[in-house]
Amino acid sequence: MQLVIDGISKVFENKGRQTVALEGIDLVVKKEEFVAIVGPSGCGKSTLLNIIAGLTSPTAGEVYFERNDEDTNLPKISIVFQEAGLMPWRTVKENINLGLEKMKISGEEKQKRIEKYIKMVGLEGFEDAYPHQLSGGMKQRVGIARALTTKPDLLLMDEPLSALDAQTRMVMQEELLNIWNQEKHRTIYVTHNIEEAVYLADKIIVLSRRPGRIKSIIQIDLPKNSRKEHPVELLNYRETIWNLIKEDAAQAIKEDINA
Ligand SMILES: Nc1ncnc2c1ncn2[C@@H]1O[C@H](COP(=O)(O)OP(=O)(O)OP(=O)(O)O)[C@@H](O)[C@H]1O
Repeated sequence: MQLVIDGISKVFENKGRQTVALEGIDLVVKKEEFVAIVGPSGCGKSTLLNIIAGLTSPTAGEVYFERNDEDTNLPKISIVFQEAGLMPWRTVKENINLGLEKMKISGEEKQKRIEKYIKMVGLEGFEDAYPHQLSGGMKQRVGIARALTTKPDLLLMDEPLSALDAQTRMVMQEELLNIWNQEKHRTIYVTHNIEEAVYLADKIIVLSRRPGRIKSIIQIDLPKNSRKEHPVELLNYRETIWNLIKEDAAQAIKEDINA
């Protein structure tokens, strides 16, 4: 079952002014693929993710799963945003259970999944804590566990680590890679951070700005279980991607100053 993003365009209209946020985006994301979307500020990364999630409707094009006859269940999509969006009156365990509440699986299976993902994101011992008792990194771990418990066919992540301090972010990058190595979720990951994209992804989509078009697709040919052992190659990928983005990024800053 592959995810097909077919000819997506998005034009926003605001007080009679049109902004072409995205134009002609074609992309296929296979099972177990981790795709990162990078590009300068305002290139349409979040808009594209929201369209894939079904939260924003495209002006043209469509997003669908190409399914076989044996794929009888509707594909499940989970999303993680920059802020974990936890319910303050619910404990860690109860927040993680949120994603499972509507699923037709036994209470025992729900319990098993909650335990599994609490362990996977390193929150053992905090099952009964409330969000106000947790650090930013821990809250985001809860959000990630909640997204994973449903065993999604597609995991969407919009800057999931960007609200964290630099060290927590590095720790969490490693943890996300470890989680992917265990579960191999099909993931689409939006980030400003090129190093993060290169460290985590199989494939990086570089968007240009106004209109947001696919400027380049870079395949990261490094094993996912030993990325740290290839610092020079990681740096080279980073340079290649930054060279593709920097002109548009400088233009974005100028436009923001003049706005
Ligand atoms: N609701 C809206 N109405 C009008 N224009 C919008 C709206 N949402 C987004 N845009 C415009 O669409 C373009 C793409 O926005 P989007 O937020 O998707 O970019 P982004 O790459 O995620 O940006 P950033 O990196 O700054 O988060 C921008 O020019 C933005 O100003």
